[in-house]
Amino acid sequence: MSTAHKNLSVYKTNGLKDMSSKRIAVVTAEWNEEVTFALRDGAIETLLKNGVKEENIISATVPGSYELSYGSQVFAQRDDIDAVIAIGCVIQGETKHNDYINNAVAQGLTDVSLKYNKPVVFGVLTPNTYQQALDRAGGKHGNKGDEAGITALKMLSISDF
Ligand SMILES: Nc1c(NC[C@H](O)[C@H](O)[C@H](O)CO)[nH]c(=O)[nH]c1=O
Ligand SMILES: CC(=O)[C@@H](O)COP(=O)(O)O
Repeated sequence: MSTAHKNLSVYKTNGLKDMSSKRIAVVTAEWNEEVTFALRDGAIETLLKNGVKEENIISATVPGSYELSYGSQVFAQRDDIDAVIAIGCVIQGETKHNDYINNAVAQGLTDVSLKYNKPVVFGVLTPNTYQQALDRAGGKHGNKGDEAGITALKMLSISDF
């Protein structure tokens, strides 16, 4: 189902465990910051709404989405971090650069998650246009950051991570 037929900010919370002790890092790319900071804010708001304490949310930035893999690893390797949310927006340009970034960050985040055995959420938009990005950062399709936030909590609820 494409995002056009699903609001990214509508989610179910049944089955969520107590999140009051969970510590979550949110790593945000600065490229397209009007979009990524809106995604970040949506993710953090969703964490707070669902029981994560403000003092247990660690927020950091990296220059671009390509750096999200390393930026996420910096936190994933820490014993006091239970999950990482990676936030970015890679907009298609004239060349294939966006494809290389998207592929690298998708694989990189997966590698970090499996290496450190904890959720690392792919909260990266890969739109064709800036408008598509805005539509998914609090626009008509909701906020991808909300989806990333609840995804982290659902992953922490499926077993005793
Ligand atoms: N064009 C976009 C980039 N490009 C920058 C890369 O992510 C990276 O920082 C650079 O290649 C140096 O390693 N990043 C985005 O997040 N979004 C873009 O649209
Ligand atoms: C995804 C990007 O890095 C993008 O801004 C590059 O644009 P272009 O492919 O036109 O150089």
